[in-house]
Amino acid sequence: MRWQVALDEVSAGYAGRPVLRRLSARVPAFATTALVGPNGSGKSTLLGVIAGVIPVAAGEVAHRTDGRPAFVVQRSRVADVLPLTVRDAVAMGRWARRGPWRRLSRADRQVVETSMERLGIADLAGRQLGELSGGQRQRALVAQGLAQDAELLLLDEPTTGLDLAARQLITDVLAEAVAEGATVVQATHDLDAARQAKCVLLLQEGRLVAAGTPEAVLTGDAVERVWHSPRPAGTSVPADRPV
Ligand SMILES: Nc1ncnc2c1ncn2[C@@H]1O[C@H](COP(=O)(O)OP(=O)(O)OP(=O)(O)O)[C@@H](O)[C@H]1O
Repeated sequence: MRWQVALDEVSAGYAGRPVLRRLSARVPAFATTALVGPNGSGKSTLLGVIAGVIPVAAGEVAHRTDGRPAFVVQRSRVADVLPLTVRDAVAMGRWARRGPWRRLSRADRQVVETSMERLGIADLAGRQLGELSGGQRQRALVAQGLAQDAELLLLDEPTTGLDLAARQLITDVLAEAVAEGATVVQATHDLDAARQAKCVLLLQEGRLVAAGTPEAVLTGDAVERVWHSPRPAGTSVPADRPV
């Protein structure tokens, strides 16, 4: 299996708060990987480490390619007060490639329009981001990520809070991106979406407790163990086979 990102014994967190603990994993290239686990298990932190925005305290993160990843954050963390139209916000995805002071080319503008169309928000292009519903805003942020044309697309809960049709749309768009040669990593609480991924990394309390295919990782037993029965502090959890 070719990997896009290799993490070896990675520890990382925030000032005075270690989160990830000696985490080793491979993210397969040209496929979708789902990061799953309970609230606070470290999914967003792991995405931030892969994106390079959270430094590692120990261990190593290697990328197969040099390109900058596209990182789509949770909608609640985006400042809605910025006076940006949807088109402006999606165009920011092109600036990430070109630098903010360069004029966008005709080809860039075409990518922006296509990204909005793929997410079904072309009719919202002139609306202010802050005036949109949560689901519309979320689609705009995914369109911004898509517009970056990055080899590695990282998304933090891209389908949380969306209706069924919007969830399926985003799942389909991400599958298309993979078919076109991208590698996608998404943190998600949506186990149905995780079951459609090629690889699942299951986190609990900052540790990788299982990794592999959805069938191997998301067993009834594992779901029960990780989500429904908090284990006493200090108890070790057996790791399933590494990716
Ligand atoms: N900016 C921060 N500063 C300090 N601690 C943080 C920060 N962000 C997250 N944490 C802590 O790090 C731990 C892991 O959080 P993280 O957001 O990575 O988990 P998560 O699995 O993505 O959770 P959720 O499913 O709730 O989004 C939590 O204990 C959280 O309180």
